[in-house]
Amino acid sequence: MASPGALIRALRRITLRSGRSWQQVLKTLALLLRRLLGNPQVAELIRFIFLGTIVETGRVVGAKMVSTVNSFFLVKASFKKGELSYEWVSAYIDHHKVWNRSRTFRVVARNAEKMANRDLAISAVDGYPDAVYEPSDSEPELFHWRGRHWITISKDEKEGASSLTLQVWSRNRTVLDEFVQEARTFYRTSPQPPPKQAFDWSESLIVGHFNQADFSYDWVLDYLQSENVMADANEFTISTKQSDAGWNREDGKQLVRYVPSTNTKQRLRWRGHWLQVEFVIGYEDGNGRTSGGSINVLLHSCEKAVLSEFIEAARVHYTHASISRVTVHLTDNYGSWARAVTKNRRAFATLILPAGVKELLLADAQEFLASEEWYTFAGVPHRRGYLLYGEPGTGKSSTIHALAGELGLEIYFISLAAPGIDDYTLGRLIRDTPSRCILLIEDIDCAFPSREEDDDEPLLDAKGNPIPKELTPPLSQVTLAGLLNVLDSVASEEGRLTFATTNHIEQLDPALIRPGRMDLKIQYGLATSEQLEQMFARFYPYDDAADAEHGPSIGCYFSASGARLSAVELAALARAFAAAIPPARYSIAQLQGYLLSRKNEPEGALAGVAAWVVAQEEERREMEALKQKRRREAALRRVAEAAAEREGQTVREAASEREGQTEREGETAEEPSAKAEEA
Ligand SMILES: Nc1ncnc2c1ncn2[C@@H]1O[C@H](COP(=O)(O)OP(=O)(O)OP(=O)(O)O)[C@@H](O)[C@H]1O
Repeated sequence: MASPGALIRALRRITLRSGRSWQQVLKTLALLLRRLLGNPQVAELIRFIFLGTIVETGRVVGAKMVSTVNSFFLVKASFKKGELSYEWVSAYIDHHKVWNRSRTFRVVARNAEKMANRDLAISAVDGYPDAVYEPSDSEPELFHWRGRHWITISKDEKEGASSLTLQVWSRNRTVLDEFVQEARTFYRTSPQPPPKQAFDWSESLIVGHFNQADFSYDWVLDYLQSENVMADANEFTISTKQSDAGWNREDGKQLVRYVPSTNTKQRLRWRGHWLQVEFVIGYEDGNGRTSGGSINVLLHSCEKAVLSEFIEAARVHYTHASISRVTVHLTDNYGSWARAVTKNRRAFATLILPAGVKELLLADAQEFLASEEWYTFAGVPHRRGYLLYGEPGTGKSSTIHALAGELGLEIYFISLAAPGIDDYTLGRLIRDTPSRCILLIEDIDCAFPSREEDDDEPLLDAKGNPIPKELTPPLSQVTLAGLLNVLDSVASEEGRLTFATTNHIEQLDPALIRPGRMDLKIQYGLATSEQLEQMFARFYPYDDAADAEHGPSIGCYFSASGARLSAVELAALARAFAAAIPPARYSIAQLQGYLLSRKNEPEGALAGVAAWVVAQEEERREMEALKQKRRREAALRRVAEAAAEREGQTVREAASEREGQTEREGETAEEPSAKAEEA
């Protein structure tokens, strides 16, 4: 703004230039202004500007006053989707049917049965999805809460993100506090399942990840199945594999199972808490086993104690359920424990072994497990090794499985020749097993083959040609030193029973089977007469209570004449059966194969056994001849190789001899000329 001095100076300059006095200039300006104001359009414009200024000032002052009043009487809170608090308020206002008066909806197709507020659905109960009204970005709704408080609720959806805004008409925050608290309690105790969470709520809720490589995975899987957690699921994978976890388990005869689709979220109410369970599928290794999977359990709680309680419940359930089963843990191709398989427990009584063997083994293992304190006291490592050796099919593996069932222990099975198992992974696998279990190393000799056997039976390629030894892959990456190390390690001292089986004890390094590593060695032989008789009696028992009306059944067999065979007659047949077979010539597995073909005919089994023996002997001769032939071929091959090697050597020697001679002749030819040069 120009100062009065400057104005006077400007007027003076104008008067000087125009040659008029400044009063005359002022007069002219006043005249000009009057003429302008006299123009109605200019006057209208000036009035408009004046009025606009007044209205704008009024609006700003009014808004300021409203916000000041609001801040006195309105409490505002917003809830963003993805936050647990959004779910509380959302579920609570759904329950109070706040949106029922809404006039803007999004119509979707859902199962109305699963809705909290059925008023927003046109329920048809015809097995087809219902039309459901979902409040969309709508006008605010007034909620008269508890009949005392007015709450304005609005739903906003911007760029895919939803939020709820609450405005509580109140002087202070107390009403909002009460509202949020009530919504929270309602949500927590509601029988309505919470919506499936796709958000990371690990900051507000407890999330437990159970990895397939860990044993807790099996506990949780088993437990969740027993709780039928997946009953509420909408997405299934249909499986005909009876080993798959899923619905229809109760009825073992069902052909298909509904397996929860992987990466879907299932909900379950557990001891007053909601759980969300997600099954994450692993990847399948070359052997058809899966690994790398997990079960993620999201607990609607933030107390770690609830998770511990859940895990403990799963563990107890698993242990209890496995009383009638034996669990065998297997390794994957990467040297980790993969998912376990369970087998029905085999009764110890079904083992047919020479008198006293079963009792000795069971008593020894029981005594070992019961005397942990003594081992600590005596400073002796609390571990025990058993070596079961002998002919194939004589019951070594069966004994270990039956013993595991009897002692209530799980089996951790390691094959030293399996891919991915080396000294390092072997040590890790053993460290990862729990204390008090059976560690089973089957066919321990396969890992360290003897040299002679190698020479006798070379590996053949697809065309039947022998594979050169340097190209033959080693049977195991585990070294003897590595295995001994692991057997002696502290990890093996946790009350573990180590069982090793072999068909060739003579091929084992004495260091491997010395006491301290293998404390009890039991030989399994081919069936003795006594065992043969017992076996016959096991296949054809006599049961007085069995109903003879419906033909042969367990404990009830008939003779060729149609009369029921008595206990005495069956015993006589058993003796005759044993007498018809040369003792210590066949394994129980071989005889089992024969008897299985005559399940209900004890007399037929006896009648056919002589022919079976003849056929077995014939087969044995053929096998022996084949073996001899391969040995001869291997020997001839070695002779031929040696001859070729010798011939090659002779040729090389002759060539080098010729070379030497040529050189010598060259030297003698050069000599005279050299002498001539000298002269
Ligand atoms: N002593 C036995 N008592 C009862 N059943 C037996 C006995 N021996 C073998 N069998 C039966 O024969 C089959 C094979 O037995 P098992 O696998 O235990 O033999 P193995 O000695 O471990 O053989 P391999 O050395 O080849 O592993 C099983 O079905 C088992 O029921």
